[in-house]
Amino acid sequence: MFKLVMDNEADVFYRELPKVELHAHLNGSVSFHTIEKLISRKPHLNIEHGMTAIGKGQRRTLDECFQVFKVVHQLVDTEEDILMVATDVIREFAADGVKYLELRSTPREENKTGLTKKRYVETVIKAIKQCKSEGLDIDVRFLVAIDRRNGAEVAMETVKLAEEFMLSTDGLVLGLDLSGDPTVGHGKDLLPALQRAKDCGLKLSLHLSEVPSQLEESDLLLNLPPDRIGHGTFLHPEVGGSQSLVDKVVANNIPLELCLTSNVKGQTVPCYSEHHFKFWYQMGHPSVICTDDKGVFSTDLSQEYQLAASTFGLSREAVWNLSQQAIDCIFAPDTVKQQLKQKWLALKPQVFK
Ligand SMILES: CNc1ncnc2c1ncn2[C@@H]1O[C@H](COP(=O)(O)O)[C@@H](O)[C@H]1O
Ligand SMILES: [Zn+2]
Repeated sequence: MFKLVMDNEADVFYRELPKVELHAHLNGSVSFHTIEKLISRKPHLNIEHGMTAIGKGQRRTLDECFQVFKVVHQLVDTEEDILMVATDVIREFAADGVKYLELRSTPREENKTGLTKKRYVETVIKAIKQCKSEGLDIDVRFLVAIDRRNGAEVAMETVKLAEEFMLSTDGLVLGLDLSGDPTVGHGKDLLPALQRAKDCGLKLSLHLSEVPSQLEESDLLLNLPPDRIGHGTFLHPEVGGSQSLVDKVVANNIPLELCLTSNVKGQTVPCYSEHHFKFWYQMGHPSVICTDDKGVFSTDLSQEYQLAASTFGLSREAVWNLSQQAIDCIFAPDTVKQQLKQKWLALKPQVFK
C-alpha cells in the first residue's frame, strides 16, 4: 500500500514536470485508444491491437518494428484518419505535460492514402491549428520526414515540399527528419537533398548510427553537420563506434535525441542500464529524452524520464535540469526558447511542492 502511494507520487512528479518532446513519429505515436477507433473504422482489415504495439517486457527485432509501422499505415490511410491521429496524438502529449512538441511524419505516396504529399502535410498542419484553437497548453511544430528507403529523388522532392511549407506556415514547419529502416539505402545518396535543405534554412534531425553498420555513413552525414541526431546508438567507441565520430558530435555541439524504451524494445540496446544516455550525459553533452514512437513502444514521455532517473540514479533536480536544458535544443527561434524558459520558471514551485 505504502509503495503504491510512493509510486503515485513519483508518477505525479514526472507528469507535472514540464517537458519538451523532440523525437516523435506521428504514426508510431498512435495510442491504444486511437487504434481502437481506427480498427472499428476498418474491421475488414482484421487487425488486432497486438499487431500495432509492443507491450511491457516484450522485445522485437528492429526489422519486426518496421513491420508494425506497416500495419499502422494500413489503419491510417485517409485524410480523416490522419486528422484524427494527429489531433489525438497532440492532445495526449499535452495531457502528459509536454509543453513543446516537434512532431515528424513521412508524407506517403498518393496511392497509399488518396492524398497528395502536399495534402498530407496540410492535414497535419490543420490538426496542429485545431489543437491550438482548443487552447491546449502545447506549442506544436512539424518536421517533414524522409524515409531513406525511397531514395534520392523522393528525398529531393520532400525537401522542396518542406521548403514550401517552411515559407508559408510562419514557423510551423521547421525542418526535416531522416528516418526509416537504417539497414536500407545509403546516406551518401541523400547528401545533395540534405545539403539543399540546410542551405535553404531547414533544420536537420537525422537518425544516425541506429545500427552498428553505419559508421561510414554517420561520418559523412556529420560533415553537414546536422542540427540534431536521432539515437546515435553506435557512435561511441565502447560499442564499435569511434572517437573521431564522438569528436565531431562534440565539436559541433549537436544534441542527441535519446529514446530508451524504443532502443531496448527494438533490441539495439541490450538493457536500460547499458543505454548510451549514460555515455553522453556523463560527458555533459546535450541529451534530450524522447519517446520515438509512444504508441508502438507503449510508453509516454513521463515514463521515459522516470526510467532514465531510476536507471541512472538522477535526482529530481537533475531531472528538472534535463527537461529544462532540452529547451536549448528545439528548432524554434530564440523568442520561443525564452517563452518556454519563463514557463518552466513559473511551474517549478508547483512541480516541487
Ligand atoms: C524505431 N526506430 C526508428 N528508426 C527509424 N525510423 C523510424 C523509427 N521509428 C519510426 N520511424 C519512421 O517513422 C515512420 C512512422 O511514422 P510516420 O508514418 O512517418 O508518421 C516509420 O515508417 C519510419 O519511417
Ligand atoms: Zn525515430
